[in-house]
Amino acid sequence: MNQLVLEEISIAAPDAPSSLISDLSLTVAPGEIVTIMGRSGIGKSTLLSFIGGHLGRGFSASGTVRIGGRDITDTPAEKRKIGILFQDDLLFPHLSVGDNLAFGLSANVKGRKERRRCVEQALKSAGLDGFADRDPATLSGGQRARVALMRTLLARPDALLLDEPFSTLDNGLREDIRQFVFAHGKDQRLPVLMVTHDEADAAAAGGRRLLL
Ligand SMILES: Nc1ncnc2c1ncn2[C@@H]1O[C@H](COP(=O)(O)OP(=O)(O)OP(=O)(O)O)[C@@H](O)[C@H]1O
Repeated sequence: MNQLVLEEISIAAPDAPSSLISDLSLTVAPGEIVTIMGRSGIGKSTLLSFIGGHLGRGFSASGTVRIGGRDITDTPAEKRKIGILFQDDLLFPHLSVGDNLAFGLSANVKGRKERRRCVEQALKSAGLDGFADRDPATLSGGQRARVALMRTLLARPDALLLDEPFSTLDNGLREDIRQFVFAHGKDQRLPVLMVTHDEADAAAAGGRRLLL
């Protein structure tokens, strides 16, 4: 069971007199969405960076991060199996939609045919059947957001971190993409941590909230 466990996490910004995050402990169950809120600059994105293994230079941190019992605190980012989705997640402009997805695909999926099959299946479940050869520049914002999510999920992450992933989408679309992301998180039994400023995002997630 992949639960995400944070144990006594403290993080200090470069040259800052006090910690941004002090002694934070939290367990996120498989399929659970925990929403992180708090004023601008409080350290929400920094916390996600730390969990993902991308803490900025000069920051210092202590504490332990576990996924499914595995201590990943010192594991390099690319081996953590944590999917991260940002606001304005960019697709590679020089690759087709299909190749963008193939890029995300776990190295465990071997063989050209099998990789192609996975990409096509992902496009289908994103409602983008037949989009494999499209140039990302020709997609709408919502289509791009769905491709970005599928690319993240194809890496078969053990947990999902969302950093205001819906904030650039307009209202109608936002609701659709939100449901799409949450449904995939729940289906795949991923622990999900979502940073947002938007009350509607938190309400839609429906789970626990952490106010920093
Ligand atoms: N490279 C850096 N050097 C020094 N301080 C930094 C650096 N990057 C971020 N910070 C500081 O760390 C603090 C936390 O930033 P962070 O981006 O985590 O905040 P946040 O809660 O996500 O804010 P927002 O809601 O505005 O996105 C901020 O005060 C920011 O100024």
